[in-house]
Amino acid sequence: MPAQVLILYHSRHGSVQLLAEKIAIGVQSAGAEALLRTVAAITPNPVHSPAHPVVSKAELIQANAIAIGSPVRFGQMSVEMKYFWEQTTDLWLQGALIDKPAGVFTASSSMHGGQEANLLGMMLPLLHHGMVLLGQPYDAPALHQTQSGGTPYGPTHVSTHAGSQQQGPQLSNHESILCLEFGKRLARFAGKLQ
Ligand SMILES: Cc1cc2nc3c(=O)[nH]c(=O)nc-3n(C[C@H](O)[C@H](O)[C@H](O)COP(=O)(O)O)c2cc1C
Repeated sequence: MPAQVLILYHSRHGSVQLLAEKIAIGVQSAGAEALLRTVAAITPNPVHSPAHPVVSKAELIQANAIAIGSPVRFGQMSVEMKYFWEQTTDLWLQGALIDKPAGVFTASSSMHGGQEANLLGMMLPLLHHGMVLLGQPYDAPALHQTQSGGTPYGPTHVSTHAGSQQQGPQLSNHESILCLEFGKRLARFAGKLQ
């Protein structure tokens, strides 16, 4: 049975969803199964209707690796993603997520608007759950060359770069490559630790 990588995201305007979908392609290209899921909306007027179902706890337990993505909100993860993790105390008590490989990804409207802070912040609940964190190694040339998103802590997108401003959310070539590489890495570790 192929290893399964759960890609769990929150996205209001589609940028983080786009990252999630590109990471999923990387996961699949490495022979693993990608499960795209979102978290429940808790604000009264969610602008964007995500294309994927809300995750279940069974899916979280079943996954061999997990990637989580949220937009930068004042330098932190969105309240929707935070709210989701605050409902996982039962899984924490059971140790249900211990030793799962995991990673993080994000989008922000400005280049220095808190991507790294948010990525590091999103790692914290994963560490509390005992997961094993994967970043993005510098052997990917795109990490040296990117003029927009892409960090050693995980894939990112800057949503106000030229292409995105004109045509809605659109990843740069380097952002895209880094998502694919990250997906492949998650799949490799998911398979190894399956
Ligand atoms: C309440 C709120 C806070 C935000 N805070 C930041 C921020 O601190 N830094 C930043 O660069 N962008 C910030 N943004 C912009 C979003 O991070 C950006 O538009 C992102 O691409 C949205 O992702 P999405 O398209 O997946 O919803 C904020 C947006 C909102 C609504």
